[in-house]
Amino acid sequence: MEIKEEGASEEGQHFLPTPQASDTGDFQFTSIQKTPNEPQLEFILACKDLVAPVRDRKLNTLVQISVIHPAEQALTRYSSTEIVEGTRDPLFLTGVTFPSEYPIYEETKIKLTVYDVKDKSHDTVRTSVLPEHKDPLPEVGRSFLGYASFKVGELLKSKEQLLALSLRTSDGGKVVGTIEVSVVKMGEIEDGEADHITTDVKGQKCALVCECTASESVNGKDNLPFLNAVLKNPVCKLYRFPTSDNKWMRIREQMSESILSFHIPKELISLHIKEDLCRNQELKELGELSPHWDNLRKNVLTHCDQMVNMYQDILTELSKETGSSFKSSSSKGEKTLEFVPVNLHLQRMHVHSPHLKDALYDVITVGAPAAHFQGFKNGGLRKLLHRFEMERRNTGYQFIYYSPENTAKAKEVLSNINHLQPLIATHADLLLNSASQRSPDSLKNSLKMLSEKTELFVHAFKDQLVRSALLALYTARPGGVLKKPPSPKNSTEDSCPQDPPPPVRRQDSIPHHSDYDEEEWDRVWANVGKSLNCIIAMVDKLIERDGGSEGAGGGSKDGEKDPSLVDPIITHPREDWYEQLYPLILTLKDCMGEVVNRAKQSLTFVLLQELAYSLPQCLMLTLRRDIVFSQALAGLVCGFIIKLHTSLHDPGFLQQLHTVGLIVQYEGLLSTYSDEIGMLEDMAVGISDLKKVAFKIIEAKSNDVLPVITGRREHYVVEVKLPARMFEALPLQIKEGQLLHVYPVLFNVGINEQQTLAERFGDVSLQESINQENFELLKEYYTIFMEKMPPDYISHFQEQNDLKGLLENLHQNIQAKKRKNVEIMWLAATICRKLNGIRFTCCKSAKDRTSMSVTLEQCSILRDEHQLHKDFFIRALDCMRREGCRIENVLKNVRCRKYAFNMLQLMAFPKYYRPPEGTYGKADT
Ligand SMILES: O=P(O)(O)O[C@H]1[C@H](O)[C@@H](O)[C@H](O)[C@H](O)[C@@H]1OP(=O)(O)O
Repeated sequence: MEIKEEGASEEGQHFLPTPQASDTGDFQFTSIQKTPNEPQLEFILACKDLVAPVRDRKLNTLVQISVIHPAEQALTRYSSTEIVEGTRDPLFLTGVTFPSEYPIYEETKIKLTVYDVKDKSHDTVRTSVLPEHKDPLPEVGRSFLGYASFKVGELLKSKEQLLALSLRTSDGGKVVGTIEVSVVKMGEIEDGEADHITTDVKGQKCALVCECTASESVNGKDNLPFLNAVLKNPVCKLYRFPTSDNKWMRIREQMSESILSFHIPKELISLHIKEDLCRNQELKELGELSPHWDNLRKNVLTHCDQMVNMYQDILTELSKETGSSFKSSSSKGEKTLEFVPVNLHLQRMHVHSPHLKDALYDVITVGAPAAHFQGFKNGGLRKLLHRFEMERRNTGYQFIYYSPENTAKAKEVLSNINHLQPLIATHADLLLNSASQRSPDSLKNSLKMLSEKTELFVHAFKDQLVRSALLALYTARPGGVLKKPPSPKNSTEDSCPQDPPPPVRRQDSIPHHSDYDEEEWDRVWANVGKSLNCIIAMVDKLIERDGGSEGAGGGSKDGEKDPSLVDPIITHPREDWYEQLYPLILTLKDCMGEVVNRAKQSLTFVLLQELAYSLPQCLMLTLRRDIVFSQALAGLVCGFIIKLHTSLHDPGFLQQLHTVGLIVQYEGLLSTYSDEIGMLEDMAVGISDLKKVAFKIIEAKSNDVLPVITGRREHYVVEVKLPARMFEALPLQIKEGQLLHVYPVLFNVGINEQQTLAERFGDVSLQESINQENFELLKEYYTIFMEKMPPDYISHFQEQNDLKGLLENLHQNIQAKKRKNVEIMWLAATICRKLNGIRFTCCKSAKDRTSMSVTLEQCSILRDEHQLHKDFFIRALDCMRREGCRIENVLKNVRCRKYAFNMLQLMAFPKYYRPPEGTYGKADT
């Protein structure tokens, strides 16, 4: 077949999804034998005796790899190697990998084209996106040297799976050197039975060793199909780097999107709609109010209804995006995609090095959670919320001030009531059912459940807030006159002087009323407990009279019984159990109904106060916080699921998960200048809000493995599903549904030219306080970790890791207030990895600065943990930045293979954060 380059499609690995990939029409092709979920084919390249077009010219070469699918004639550019400078015998560190889902067959033809790069800074045009059906642009900055091609089957069947092919000029005539293609056979060759190709890398002899111990699963390969349900469109790259003892290590880089990018926001918006509809209904059911409050309520309802409509519209729009798994950086300002995180990816590095265990390093990369559509003119959440609270505290007369804690408490109690009331009613009916069957055991069990839930219910109202809210509502009813304007008064825990308060310390302004009978509530509330006691006493009696010797187990704790309710028990021996219990259950339900009614109304009145003050502003802040939280949550759930799947076989991890919880560390690269200040302020709140999230692992009952979220704004539970086989292997505590907590921490270090301006002329205090606050949180986590993990685990852990030293070092670096102190990020990330945590890296778009940072982190890990040869550190970094997953990330975001930096900007960057020449430049982002 003649090789013809037809409108060279975009270089990159955005191959067809599996169903299409195997659709080869009428043709029958030979599949490559493969290990499930392993790449189908991986090879590495080296050239020998290349002939320079001009005598004595030093060659700087790269190989471009293209694929010709057997059913087509067209050539698809697939990937490139890095540029190897100054040699006629280049040995390339960037290899080629075809992941399991790629449509490749023995008949597939691979074309290798060797170029001589004369000007690296111009060597990027080749990969800019071309309009469809247009000829490729001329190759600027490079010249063609020669090409060779082979069929995949030929390579696989060749002796030692190695081909040495002649490189020819475009007319197929002159031989200009040789190219060696060698299959990477990691995991197949037994230890010692190494396949050695001796070659010269910058004067060093390296043995291409494919020796490895049995390919031990580091990623729990069995879990992969399940993980693949949430990860999409993987991009895979392969490298080989020399170790300090001159052996090769193999590095696989993988980057995948996640459908959780859209799934989580949709789940969350549905929850918000439910929560807000319920609150609006409760506001409507608040009963009669005096004209002032009634007008306020009407106003609030109008706005809140509009808000719900808006959330519904956003949900409708998002629901149209079925199957989407990626929001590009260029869409970050789109209104309908506001809740969706920007450029969310799993960035994974799989290291296979001689003598060491295989290792996986995951970082979730995502744009800083921020409300781009709303803008940053007035700052971000951290500032806006603070300002809002201050103003609310210091104004008001028209409304009553409740602290954010009390408002949150009101929401919590309301949610508990809504949850417990129907539950108690169900248990009460079950008790009656047991009574009608006259079954003592079942009666005891039902009573136990009823008692437990009722106790929880009674407990929920213990708070002083309900009391003060009842009084406030009383005064807001028609005729309930406020004798004086609401004066600052505390709830139980907020005690502060009455008259006059310092402006910023104004506490809850809860009114008093002399005619109000405060004890009435106590009576109503206590009646629930009393009626439960009557039921317990009755059950005891019934069982006793039936001949049972034991009590009913749920007996009254304090022996207190309301005589008026208990008397009938004594006078009617051995009657029908149902008949005896029925009136008592009715009384319990009535008493409960009364409590619920009063408490709901009073607490809804508390919520009305928050909304009543500066209405549109309050709703806009809620919206902004919801947007930022949604982006942060999507990333967190993605990170949690990946961490869970990759660590399922690690008992230490599972124990840590349910006894301590997980640290989630965010590296921020935002500058504290201009708009990015607002982004950082949004991000700081969004990440801190993740504390409100707990995870629960449940058994998947169907093929639908997507996580489910329950809860409300102050508290969410994310249910993560695992197939029965995996679920069974979990510790009991997790299987029993114990909530698993996360501890989010954020460390930010601005690195770009804007940060230079902030440092010279602006203010870096935001970054400093975030780092200081989060250091305290990290330290707290470490303390809990040390306290809660078993002593033998801790002693082993301490032998391996000097966490104390690392924390101390981090602390000193934060205190040092050095400019662009990137050591902070490295230390925080190292601590997170050692603590088995979830790693995140974020900048505005998670595209350029993030790419520099994750590639640096990967190479630093290779150096520190896998003995990467020190002379190859920069080369490895350049390979990853030039041809690795992250340049593909840039491409998929802005349709241009260039990091959006210019020379001037890069001069301000810390040294190791600068990409190689030719990979950056002006890109229209
Ligand atoms: O991925 P980022 O680093 O946030 O991308 C920045 C880039 O750092 C900067 O140099 C460039 O001028 C753009 O502002 C990039 O952000 P975009 O969101 O425009 O891609």
